Amino acid sequence: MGLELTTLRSRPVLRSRVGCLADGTTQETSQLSGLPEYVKIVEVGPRDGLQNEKVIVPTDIKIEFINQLSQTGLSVIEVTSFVSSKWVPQMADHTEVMKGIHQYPGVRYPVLTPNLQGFHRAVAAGATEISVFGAASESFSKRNINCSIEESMEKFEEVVKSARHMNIPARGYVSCALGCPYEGNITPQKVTEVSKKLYGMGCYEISLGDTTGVGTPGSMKRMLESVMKEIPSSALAVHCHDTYGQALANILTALQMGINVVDSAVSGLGGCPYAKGASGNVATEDLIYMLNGLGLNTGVNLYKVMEAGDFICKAVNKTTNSKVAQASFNARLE
Ligand SMILES: CC(C)(COP(=O)([O-])OP(=O)([O-])OC[C@H]1O[C@@H](n2cnc3c(N)ncnc32)[C@H](O)[C@@H]1OP(=O)([O-])[O-])[C@@H](O)C(=O)NCCC(=O)NCCSC(=O)C[C@@](C)(O)CC(=O)[O-]
Repeated sequence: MGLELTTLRSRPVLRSRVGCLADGTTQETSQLSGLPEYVKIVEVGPRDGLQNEKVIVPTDIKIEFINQLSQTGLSVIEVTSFVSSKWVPQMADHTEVMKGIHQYPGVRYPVLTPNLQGFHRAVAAGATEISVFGAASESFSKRNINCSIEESMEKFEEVVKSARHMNIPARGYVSCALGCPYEGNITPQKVTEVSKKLYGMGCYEISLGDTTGVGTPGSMKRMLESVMKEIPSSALAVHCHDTYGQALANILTALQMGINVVDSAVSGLGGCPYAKGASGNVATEDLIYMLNGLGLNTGVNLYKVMEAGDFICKAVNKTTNSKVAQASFNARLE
C-alpha cells in the first residue's frame, strides 16, 4: 500500500511535523561539530532497491520511477546493472531502461558493470558513468560475482582502464565493509586493502557498503579510521542497509568523520540477492529528514522524493520502509 501524497501535499503536515520548509529545505543550523555543509545523496533505489524484488517490475515503471527521481534535485541516480540476467533477472532490461530514461541536465546516471562484457553493453546503451562492485569478504565475492577478491580486482582493473580510456568515471563498491553474512567479522584492514586497490586503479569514489546492516557507529568509526589512512574522505561514500536499525546512526558517524557522500534508496527498498538476510537500504526520505534537521544542504526536495517513493511502492505493491513517509501519512490521517 502506498501513501496518498496528493492529499499530503495539500496539507502542510511536513512543515509542522518535520520542521522543514515547503521546498523541503530547512533554516536550522547544525549544532553538531565536524559536519560537512553539503551532502551528496547517491540514489540507488532503481538498482539496489529493485534488484531483489521477486516479481519483475515492468520496464516502463522503472523508467517512470527514474524520471520522477530526476526531478527531485538528486544529482546521482544509479539506474540499473549490466549483470547476467540469469543471476539477477530483475535487471535483465538494463539496456531498455538505460535507453528509455530521460537524462536530465545536472543528473548523473551510473550503472553497475562487473566485467568487460557488462561494461561494453552499458556503453552501447548510453551509460556515461559506471561502478564496479567488489567485496572485503572472499565468501561474499564468490557468491555474488562468482570469483575470488583477487580475480575480481583483475576484472575491475580491465573495466576501469577501459572506462578511463573513454573518459567514463568509475566508482568502486566494497561490500561487507562492516561484516559478512557468511564470514561474520571483517577486519578494517581487509576493507582498507580492497578499497586501496579500487582507488589505486582509478575509481574516483569508493562506496563502503554495510551490505547486511550489521554495523554500529563503533564499527563504522573503526573501519573509517583505517580506510581514511589510505584514502581521503573526499573520495569516500557510505552505503548503509538498515537491517539492524543502525543506518542513520552509522551515517551520522561517517558525516562527523568528514564523509559527505551517502547512498540511499527511496522508501528503504533494497538488498542484495546474494547476501543472506540483507534488507533495505536506508530510506532516502529518512536520510533527507535527518540532514535537513542538521541544517545540511542536499539540494533534494523531500516532498518530491516522497512522491517518487509513493509511486514505486504502489507499483511493487509494498508498504514504504521510510519512517518519515509513514509518519507523514499517519499525521494526515489524524
Ligand atoms: C559477474 C557474473 C556475470 C559472473 O557470472 P559467471 O557465471 O561467472 O560468468 P561467466 O563469465 O562465466 O559467463 C557465464 C554467462 O554469463 C554471461 N555474462 C557474463 N557477464 C555478463 C554480463 N556482465 N552481463 C550479461 N551476461 C553476462 C556470459 O555471456 C555467459 O552466458 P552464457 O554463455 O552462459 O549464455 C555474475 O556473477 C553476475 O551477474 N553477478 C551479479 C550479481 C549482482 O548483481 N549482485 C547484486 C549487486 S552487488 C550489491 O548489491 C551490493 C552493493 C553494490 O549494493 C553494495 C552493498 O550493499 O554492499
